[in-house]
Amino acid sequence: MTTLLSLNNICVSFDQRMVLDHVSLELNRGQITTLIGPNGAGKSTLIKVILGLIPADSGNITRASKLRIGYVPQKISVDESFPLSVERFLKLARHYSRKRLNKVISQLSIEGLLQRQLVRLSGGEMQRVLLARALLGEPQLLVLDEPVQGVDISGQIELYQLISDIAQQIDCAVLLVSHDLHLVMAGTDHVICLNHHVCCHGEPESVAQHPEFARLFAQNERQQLAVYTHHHVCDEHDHHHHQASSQENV
Ligand SMILES: Nc1ncnc2c1ncn2[C@@H]1O[C@H](COP(=O)(O)OP(=O)(O)OP(=O)(O)O)[C@@H](O)[C@H]1O
Repeated sequence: MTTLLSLNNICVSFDQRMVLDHVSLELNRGQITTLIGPNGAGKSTLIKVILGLIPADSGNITRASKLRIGYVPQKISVDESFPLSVERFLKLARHYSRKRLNKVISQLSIEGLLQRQLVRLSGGEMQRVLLARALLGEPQLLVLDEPVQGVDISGQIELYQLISDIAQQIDCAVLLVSHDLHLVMAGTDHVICLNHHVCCHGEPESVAQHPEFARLFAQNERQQLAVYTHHHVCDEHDHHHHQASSQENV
């Protein structure tokens, strides 16, 4: 198992309020990690630290040499009056080849969207386009911040499946952020439950049983979770049998 990025005791405070409190984690090639936590738990802040957009107040970050990270933001804002087709938007990416562009377009089945205006896309279409853009640079680590926002429930299942399929195809590490619990558990290897500190982590089923998790999330959400079980279907997939744990080292 190759560790692509590790955080060790990361702390971040805003206005003397600690938003990330000694957070440690590892992201490994071929593994899908889901970060869950309530609103304001520090998930987006953690993503920004991982992307190098904000510095940590203390702690260490180790990245694999020349690590290529693809990022799918929660959303992007484009002015309604700004004429920008999907094709032009994709071509704004800095490093890509024509061959790579064509491959990604076909992987995500967005051929039919290329001439459409970016601002007119539905939530699900937009997420596919943002995912395509993130994949253009052949990332070794794909980071997605709540990728299913604005997507209906069947679209969410489809999108999670697509992310999981692509991760297997390109053998990258995935870090997926969500505060939606019901669907993310299905395709993930490792769950980290964050509420400023790492409350618990491990395989989805064991995290779902953890008292810290139970305390953070309402009963009805946990019941919905029970409907979806871990179902990776790739024989070669390396399942890591972590037990849910409250330790800070993930
Ligand atoms: N640049 C900033 N300056 C001051 N406070 C900030 C800043 N960025 C985030 N915060 C605060 O830090 C806390 C964590 O925010 P963050 O966006 O990381 O949470 P989150 O878990 O992603 O939340 P959500 O699920 O609602 O998106 C919030 O209280 C937020 O207001």
